[in-house]
Amino acid sequence: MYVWLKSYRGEGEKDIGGRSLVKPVKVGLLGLGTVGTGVVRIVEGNQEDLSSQVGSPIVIEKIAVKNTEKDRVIAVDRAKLTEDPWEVIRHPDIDVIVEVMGGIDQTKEYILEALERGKHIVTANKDLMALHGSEILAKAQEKQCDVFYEASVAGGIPIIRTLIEGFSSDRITRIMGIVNGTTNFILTKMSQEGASYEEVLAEAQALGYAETDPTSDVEGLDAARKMAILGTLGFRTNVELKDVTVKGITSVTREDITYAKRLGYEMKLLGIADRRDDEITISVQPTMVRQNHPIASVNGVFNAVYVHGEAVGETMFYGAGAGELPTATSVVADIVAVIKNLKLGVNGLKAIVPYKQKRLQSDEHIMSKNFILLHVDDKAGVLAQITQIFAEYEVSLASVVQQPNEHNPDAEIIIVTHNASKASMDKVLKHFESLAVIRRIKSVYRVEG
Ligand SMILES: NC(=O)C1=CN([C@@H]2O[C@H](COP(=O)(O)OP(=O)(O)OC[C@H]3O[C@@H](n4cnc5c(N)ncnc54)[C@H](OP(=O)(O)O)[C@@H]3O)[C@@H](O)[C@H]2O)C=CC1
Ligand SMILES: N[C@@H](CC=O)C(=O)O
Ligand code: NA
Repeated sequence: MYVWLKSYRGEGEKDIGGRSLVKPVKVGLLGLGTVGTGVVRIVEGNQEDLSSQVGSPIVIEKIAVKNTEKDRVIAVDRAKLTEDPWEVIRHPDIDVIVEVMGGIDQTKEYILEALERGKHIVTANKDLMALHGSEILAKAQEKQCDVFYEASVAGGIPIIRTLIEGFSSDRITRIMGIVNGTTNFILTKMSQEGASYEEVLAEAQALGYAETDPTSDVEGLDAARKMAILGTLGFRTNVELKDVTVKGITSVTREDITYAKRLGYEMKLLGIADRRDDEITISVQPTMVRQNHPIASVNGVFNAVYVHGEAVGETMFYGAGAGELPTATSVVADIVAVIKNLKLGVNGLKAIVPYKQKRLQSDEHIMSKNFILLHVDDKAGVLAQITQIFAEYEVSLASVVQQPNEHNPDAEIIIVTHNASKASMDKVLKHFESLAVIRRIKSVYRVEG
């Protein structure tokens, strides 16, 4: 303990040349793309601060990349690069493996082997953690190793640590958030600048926000994986990806965004995890958020996670959800946490093992307000037929507006419901499909606030 405190204050032993005798902690990096580059920049740029916090220099010893010949935006010692991740995993001097290369099955093999060898893991990989987190964390516990994954959800926001530590005393009832930077960037630009979907997606890719395959961003899968992680931590039960209902933003049109604004809402891809009486429900879907809700003003690549606890009430966490340096701060903070645990000899003791039996809400219990845009025959009695169907399934309406359509001979009916069960809404929409006066169900969105 004495040595630890001495080195913590930067007073470690020195050799006769004044060089520190404190053994550096060696880190192996898998990946040197957007996030990996940020990790190198922060470890090198903040070395003095970092080493004084952990009591040892932090050295990036070896880096696995796909192509060692590729030009890099930072100067790296070429001798450290390898195209063989096993060389990093099996390196005898490396204590901490930082996985920022992505991938699922092969990457899981690397991580499990690294744990088998007693190495600690820091990863930004939500795909891996959402699908195989429980197996990886069980292995880590068996081997008394740390697996930290703060960067995997909401890039630079320390939300995982907050759920594990900050809310350990409370019972969380709701986690609601914008947890994908790419889609928030796209929706913001479509809403504020009238930009086209394709051009903004290309910009998000160029800025390093999007996944290698951006389908997982725009189809909502990336957000769903993050919500599975947050739900598991928040509700202390094993939320799996298949428990999350997912709809992405590919069908959101500029027209939908315009309607949302006109009614006082912003369109956001929202992840919502709710718990009532120990039954949970989790979804990711484009949602019209009332403009006076703080989440409505979260724009661009920013993310925000709103957490409601029984005791604490409402809280909200905001910051960059993707991008090189914001994401890398979370990765490097995890490295610091691993090394602090190393010094204290407590690695592997902080893993959160979900202990509650999972109970999912039935469609009768999943409640939301809804926006529905219908194109209908422009003739007498149509509105009455439609409102009659809502009444039949006991869905109460907050507002109904009928107006001529600017672009075709149909009329438009815009409906906002009060809270209604998913079961009732599904019945209403099914009934609409068979109603001759309804030309098309143009859009249906969840409404918040
Ligand atoms: N970008 C972001 O804002 C965020 C990303 N993440 C997650 O972080 C991880 C990394 O993302 P990001 O940095 O954007 O990805 P990039 O595509 O920018 O970088 C991936 C890196 O991994 C290397 N790599 C890929 N496959 C292999 C392989 N089989 N063997 C060796 N090296 C390999 C690539 O090598 P090479 O350079 O030679 O091509 C590259 O250096 C992903 O899991 C992502 O989901 C999490 C939060 C935010
Ligand atoms: N593609 C992701 C990157 C961070 O997780 C996003 O856009 O949020
Ligand atoms: Na985070």
